[in-house]
Amino acid sequence: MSSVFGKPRAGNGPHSAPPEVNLAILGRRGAGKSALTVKFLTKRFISEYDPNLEDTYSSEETVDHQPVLLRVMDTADPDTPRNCERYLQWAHAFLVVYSVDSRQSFEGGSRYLELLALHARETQRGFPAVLLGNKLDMAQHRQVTKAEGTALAGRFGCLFFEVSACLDFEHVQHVFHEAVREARRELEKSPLARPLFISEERTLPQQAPLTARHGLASCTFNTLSTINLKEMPTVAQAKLVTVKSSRAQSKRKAPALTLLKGFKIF
Ligand SMILES: Nc1nc2c(ncn2[C@@H]2O[C@H](COP(=O)(O)OP(=O)(O)OP(=O)(O)O)[C@@H](O)[C@H]2O)c(=O)[nH]1
Repeated sequence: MSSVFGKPRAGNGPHSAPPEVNLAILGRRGAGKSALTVKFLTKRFISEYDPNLEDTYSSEETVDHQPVLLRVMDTADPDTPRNCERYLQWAHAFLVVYSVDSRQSFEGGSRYLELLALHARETQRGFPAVLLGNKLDMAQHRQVTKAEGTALAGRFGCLFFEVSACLDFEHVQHVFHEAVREARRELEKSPLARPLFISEERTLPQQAPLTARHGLASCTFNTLSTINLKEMPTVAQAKLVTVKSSRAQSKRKAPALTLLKGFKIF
């Protein structure tokens, strides 16, 4: 693949890979963002998560024999993309997740890709993205064919995979590592695009019509010249949390169960 959102890629030199990659997981509610994130970080499938909590985890990975500190933001937009700048400014790459058994989540995924493409145009930067059809184990209830996923990814020039958060870890890991590779390629091209800063929330009035056309009225696309900047806070030690009794219960209030490779499981 030679381009992501219309920009050419440079080669993948072994010495220029960044030590850190920020990855945002996007998608409609219920697509499986949290389940995939936890599967990647712990190799475990945990079935219930509080849908209202957004967290960022970090994990030291080795991708293509190069170490990388991978930060994963498991986003929690309500029903549509909202206040998108928190991840648009932060992430080096995006995993856009939908569920193969939900047409609605596929359409949601498409809207996220539109959002990324729009932002890429606005900022003149590439935004590496991977489209991911999740819940492959539910293929008997498919509402979205593999061909549709392939076509959507092709439209936006991004990679495409189908996986299941509750099946094998290796497939899920492969997808996350592909996202790291995509981010590295993009960063090699334009190291200055690396989002060391995040903007304070401020809407630019002239951008409303563009985003509204895409049904993304609450997203703002600030450029570096028009925003106040503040340094990103460092990510705390990864916290993985589960809610077994009720989705409404706060994950953070659940009792701590165990420690696994530096990740606290509550
Ligand atoms: N069968 C199956 N169920 C899954 C899979 N991934 C997630 N689920 C289930 O789908 C539901 C939603 O998963 P989440 O990981 O909470 O989805 P999410 O995208 O984080 O959703 P929000 O937290 O609402 O934003 C949960 O009941 C999960 O157990 C999968 O691969 N297969």
